[in-house]
Amino acid sequence: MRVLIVTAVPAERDAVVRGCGTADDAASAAEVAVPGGVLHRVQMGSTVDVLAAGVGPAAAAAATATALTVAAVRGAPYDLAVSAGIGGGFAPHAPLGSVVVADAVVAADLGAETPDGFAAVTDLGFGTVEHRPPPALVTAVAGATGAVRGTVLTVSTVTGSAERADTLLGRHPRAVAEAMEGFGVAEAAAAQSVPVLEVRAVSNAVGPRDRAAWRIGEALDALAEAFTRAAPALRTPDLDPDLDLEGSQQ
Ligand SMILES: O=C(O)c1cccc(C(=O)CC[C@H]2O[C@@H](n3cnc4c(=O)[nH]cnc43)[C@H](O)[C@@H]2O)c1
Repeated sequence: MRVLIVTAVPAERDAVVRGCGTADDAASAAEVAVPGGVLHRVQMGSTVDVLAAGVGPAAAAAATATALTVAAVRGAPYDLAVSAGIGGGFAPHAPLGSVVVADAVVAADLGAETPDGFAAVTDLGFGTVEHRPPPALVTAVAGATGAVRGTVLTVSTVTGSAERADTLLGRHPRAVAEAMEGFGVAEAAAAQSVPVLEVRAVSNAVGPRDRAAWRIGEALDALAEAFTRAAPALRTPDLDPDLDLEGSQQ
């Protein structure tokens, strides 16, 4: 089992590495250069490569595509791509410090404003706005981590008002969190038929901007703990006949 975990920033990468390995492993994770980035490699039964790709869906997609392609060309393709990091939680489902596992990874602002309101690109006849992680893997990881399960939105603009939060929830009633990279990772993974997962630890509430209320340190600790707990599910899905990783993407 080979897993690629893509974060936005190095602090998230280091939290995931810390969670996946022992403290010693985290300090000594092997570094493997790929074009445009450096993989931090942890061996935990599976090979887990963690990559800080930058903020936003474009940076996430570019780095994920590169890492997946390099691995495939080197003859050691990944079996799973994971978007991981901190995120905003929709109240009351995902409070500060909670962990969210996406059962749907949705591009929330990919579309057009029309006289009748927002139209998704799919309404315009293009592409896709949703990817579905393998349900059995979602169940296993959410169960192991005690995570909230639901739709995680990918946005290019962080929500900063109650009105915007309400608009997003009106369009996506199952949304439990928003972040900025999941759909980018999912698009790159889908292009190579690699299953995707998204795991977020909640650092702030989605709604009116309140920087004083962010809990980034707590969220990074929760992210590390989530990967410690998720490790068995990420180590052995190829041994579990119920974990069908194929064909769940749209
Ligand atoms: O300036 C602000 O008001 C603000 C509020 C929340 C987050 C930011 C960031 O620039 C962080 C972006 C970074 O972290 C993830 N993230 C964390 N919380 C959220 C959120 O509420 N909505 C979207 N993304 C969030 C995101 O995935 C980025 O990697 C600024």
